[in-house]
Amino acid sequence: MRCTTRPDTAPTTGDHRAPLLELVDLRHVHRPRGAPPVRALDGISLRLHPGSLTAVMGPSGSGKSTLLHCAAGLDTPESGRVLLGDVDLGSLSERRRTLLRRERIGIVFQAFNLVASLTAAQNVALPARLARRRVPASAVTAALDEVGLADRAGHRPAQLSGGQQQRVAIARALFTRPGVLFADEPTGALDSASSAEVLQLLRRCTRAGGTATLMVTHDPAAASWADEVVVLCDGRVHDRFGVPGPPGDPEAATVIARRLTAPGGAR
Ligand SMILES: Nc1ncnc2c1ncn2[C@@H]1O[C@H](COP(=O)(O)OP(=O)(O)OP(=O)(O)O)[C@@H](O)[C@H]1O
Repeated sequence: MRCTTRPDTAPTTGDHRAPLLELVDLRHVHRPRGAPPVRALDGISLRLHPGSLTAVMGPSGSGKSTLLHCAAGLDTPESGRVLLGDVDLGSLSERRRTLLRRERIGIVFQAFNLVASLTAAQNVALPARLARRRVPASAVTAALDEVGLADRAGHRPAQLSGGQQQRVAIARALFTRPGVLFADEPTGALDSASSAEVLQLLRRCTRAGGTATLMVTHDPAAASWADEVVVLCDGRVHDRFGVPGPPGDPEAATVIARRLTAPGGAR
């Protein structure tokens, strides 16, 4: 897809606090075996500040997942830097990067990714247990309480609705107070009522914990809960704007959808 970069791609709000996550000129090429290479990221720079919820949007193939994977340290970009506070992920060994990721980065996926055989409480505690940390039962109860599910601690994923499973996944992702949270289409598998609950929770946790949250979404209604929308096209930041109105405002969703489809927009 050819995209014309909008003239006003500068961030709409200046935030002079130190960012929790900074992406500097990220470039990445996928090199599948037996097929031509594909440039997925073509020079992306972003700063995520404490307490901010950023929606990343853009057409299919624009680089959203690749960006999330590189920013979360799941993939290594070909060039550019991913700075978690003042630590450059690229300067770490694989082992140290994994350890740092466990402590400082939370990830929520579209498909929840809970372990079916474990209870909600066991799912929440799992990453901390894998990191060989002591996990007090009271901390797990408090984490489930934060997402409104303290009374479901003993339930397995199949005994919970999709929205409840995603809330458990959010409790799990935030259990170590990670600083940076990535959400990959967190409401893609939910109906609109459950989506609104999950997005309200994401926003509340982002604010309350001073977390920097980056959410990939195709859905303007989901993006209307964010502070800012970053639109990718052809692996670049094509547009960037603050979300108008109160969180989750249907009018804002309309404005976002219009901006994506306007002439020169990303769709
Ligand atoms: N493993 C891979 N091997 C080869 N090419 C890939 C691979 N993963 C992604 N790509 C290509 O890189 C580009 C960016 O893909 P990416 O999945 O990041 O886009 P996206 O915006 O997340 O798309 P979607 O909205 O469809 O999930 C696309 O052209 C895609 O085909």
